[in-house]
Amino acid sequence: MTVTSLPGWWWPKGRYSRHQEVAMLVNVYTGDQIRAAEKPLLDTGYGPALMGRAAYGLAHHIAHHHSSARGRGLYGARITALIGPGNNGGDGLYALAHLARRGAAVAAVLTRDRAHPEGLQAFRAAGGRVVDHIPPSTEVLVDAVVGTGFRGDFVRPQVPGLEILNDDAALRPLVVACDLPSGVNADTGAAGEGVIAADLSVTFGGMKQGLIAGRGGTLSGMLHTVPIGLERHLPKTPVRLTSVQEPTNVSSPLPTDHKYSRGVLHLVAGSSAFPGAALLTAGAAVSTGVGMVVLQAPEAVRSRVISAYPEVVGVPPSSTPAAMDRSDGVVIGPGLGDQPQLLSEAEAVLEHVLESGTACVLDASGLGLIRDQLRRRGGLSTNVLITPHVGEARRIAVMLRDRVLASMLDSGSAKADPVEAARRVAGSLDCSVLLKGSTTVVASPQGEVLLHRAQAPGLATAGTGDVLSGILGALCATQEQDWLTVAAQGVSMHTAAVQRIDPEGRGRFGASAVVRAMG
Ligand SMILES: NC(=O)C1=CN([C@@H]2O[C@H](COP(=O)(O)OP(=O)(O)OC[C@H]3O[C@@H](n4cnc5c(N)ncnc54)[C@H](OP(=O)(O)O)[C@@H]3O)[C@@H](O)[C@H]2O)[C@@H](O)CC1
Ligand SMILES: Nc1ncnc2c1ncn2[C@@H]1O[C@H](COP(=O)(O)OP(=O)(O)O)[C@@H](O)[C@H]1O
Repeated sequence: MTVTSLPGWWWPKGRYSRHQEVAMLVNVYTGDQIRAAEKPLLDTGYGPALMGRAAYGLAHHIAHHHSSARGRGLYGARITALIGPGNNGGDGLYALAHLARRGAAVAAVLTRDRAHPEGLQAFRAAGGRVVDHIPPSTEVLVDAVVGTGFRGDFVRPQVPGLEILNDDAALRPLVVACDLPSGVNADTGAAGEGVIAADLSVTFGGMKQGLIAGRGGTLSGMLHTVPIGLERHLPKTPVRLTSVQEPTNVSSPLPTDHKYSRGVLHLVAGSSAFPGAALLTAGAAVSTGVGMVVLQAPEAVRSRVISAYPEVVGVPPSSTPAAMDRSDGVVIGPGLGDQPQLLSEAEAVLEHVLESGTACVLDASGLGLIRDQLRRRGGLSTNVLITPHVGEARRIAVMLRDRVLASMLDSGSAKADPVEAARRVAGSLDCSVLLKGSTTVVASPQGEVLLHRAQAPGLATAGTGDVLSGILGALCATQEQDWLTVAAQGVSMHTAAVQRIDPEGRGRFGASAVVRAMG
């Protein structure tokens, strides 16, 4: 059987050529799409075969990760599973039966008074024991309480011994989710408080949206997909996942290039309150190797930026759109603050962008300009990419007077659905949207979605969004690509820079270090 994996931290060594496709893209499905694909197979009696493949794949990954973590084989490994009453529990029982036959000491805690009958029989026949508590010596804990059949609220089973999850990292068992952590909504990633965070999720048939989006993305750990024969039955999906992969660098110049052919980026960034944002955005843009960076900002900001990056060309904030004649891309917003004069000058640039069709990234304070454009034009335009974090997206929901959108952006709510939220904003404003967070969701106005799971929580530090704006602006100035492609490249470069400075994920760096790591 083939088992495909999507490791959290991984990219090939070496550089990609200018023409190579940037990121490995994986199709992502909702739980309902997977269940619909299973249906014709279940209807024709293939259910046990699907479960057999799922269980074999689960056992394979448990064995592999146990031996990597412990540095020894499976013989004698103490593996315990929480088993629910449905097919998810059935997968867990069959997987433990495989592991028992390879010498592991396996135990199961049944969370209800019933369990998958054939799975239970196979488990017992292989020497598995049903117990009423989690043995303290457990090395691997398998969460097979509920999978895609999850409905309503999830309450963590009150099983004696489950406190071992609170142990120090070195003592804690490896937690493996069967298909997905129990209680995570397979479609949206919404999850209540009781969900057990997994180190590893082994999912069946296809990558599920709920494992990547929203809270689900922070609870699922490393991801593996086990193909179980659904491929032919899966629909074409508009949702794709990028893996963290060093992308094409924009700066591989051709012998015939000159500075204007390599892209001119116009930045409207920085104010007396936030000069650093302009430094970070300009620094990131310069590091990509874009042909020229022009900064439209107050004199004090320009001189600070130019003393750090003498290659940046400064123009005053009152510049007319003629200053943008050669611009191939524009970024409006990082560090602009709330000074009315600067905002009205930024508004003039946005007007020009909307008239001319120049590619534009609208970020931070620039997002406040949407309110006026809603009044004037009813939205933005497809040449614009907006890059809100969740708080900024909530403010956009208020501008749109869209309560449903606001509830989708509430990460604590069962209605949380960042993928649908990004799509909704993109559709309402007729622009592309990059919704920032631990998983970045990029949506086009046509409803295509790209997910990027950075697995770099160290990025949660002030200024890294400004760095991303600089990267995205440079990329859009350099190439004729759709926003989804530009965003895939941009977020991959952002994360790859973090990986270079912080391979261990310790998070001891600031946004300036991300810029330096891009050079
Ligand atoms: N279909 C196939 O052949 C294949 C399916 N596959 C596997 O099956 C999984 C789907 O199986 P499924 O449809 O049986 O649902 P499942 O996830 O076990 O949950 C249903 C059970 O959970 C319970 N439950 C519900 N809500 C709950 C809650 N809030 N809190 C607690 N419990 C709750 C509910 O119990 P009830 O409330 O009805 O008593 C019900 O009995 C899928 O994720 C994959 O692992 C693979 O083997 C490939 C082949
Ligand atoms: N927990 C996290 N894990 C991974 N990436 C994160 C996390 N939190 C934030 N990020 C990323 O860090 C960046 C922060 O951007 P933003 O909030 O706009 O910062 P700022 O406005 O201070 O520059 C975004 O790219 C976002 O996706």
